[in-house]
Amino acid sequence: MNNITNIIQVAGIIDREEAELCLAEGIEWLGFPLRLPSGKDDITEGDAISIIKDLSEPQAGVLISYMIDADEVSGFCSELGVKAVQLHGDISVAEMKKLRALRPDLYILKSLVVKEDNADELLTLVDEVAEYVDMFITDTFDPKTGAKGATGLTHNWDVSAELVRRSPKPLMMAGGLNPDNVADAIRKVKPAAIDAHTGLEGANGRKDRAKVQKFISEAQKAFAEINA
Ligand SMILES: O=C(O)c1ccccc1N[C@@H]1O[C@H](COP(=O)(O)O)[C@@H](O)[C@H]1O
Repeated sequence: MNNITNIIQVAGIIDREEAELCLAEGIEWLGFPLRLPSGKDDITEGDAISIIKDLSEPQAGVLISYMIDADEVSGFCSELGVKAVQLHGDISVAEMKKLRALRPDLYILKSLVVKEDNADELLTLVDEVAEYVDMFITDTFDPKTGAKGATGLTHNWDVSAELVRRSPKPLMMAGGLNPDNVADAIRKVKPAAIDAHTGLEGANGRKDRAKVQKFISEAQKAFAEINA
């Protein structure tokens, strides 16, 4: 996984048509949430494997997972053929360390789920696990549903900006990003990468080409500004 600057990830790929739409528009990282605690994955593992095997660098398939056992994460990544994993669950520091030792080849993203009052906790987590990850990713907690991902909700961007300043590793910003707010988010938080799911969907629940196009152009404009 080379050249990770200003990566744009699209999460929640549900089929090949959606993956091809994103890739054709220039998206490089595709996120596949699988074996979710709800038991309701939007894509079969077989279909995800078939899409992932056709990706070539700098394209990458990213497993989005709530697994908290290093061996299990590693085994599932191998089955899927992914080179990157986004750890969204409450995995312990010990298991993070174990995963890093087990799979130095795997690009590991650790989520930082921003709540109303947990900024200090997240800053401590950054200090504790930074040496075992390649990148952090923010997300938003929805207190109404208890969901920690794909909420479509933004969070306090001051917290995200503080996490960027604190982290020795790059940070991907996610949580409620869409074509209309992504440029402001990048200018304010200065992340290394961004990611969106629900903000790119049309009324039919599928990724909307015009939204994906605008998201990319707005993001690229803002990345160019912060890198100038
Ligand atoms: O994408 C999903 O379906 C998903 C499911 C469970 C956990 C995380 C998930 N994706 C992550 O959700 C955020 C962004 O979502 P949104 O833009 O707010 O809808 C991002 O981290 C995705 O990678």
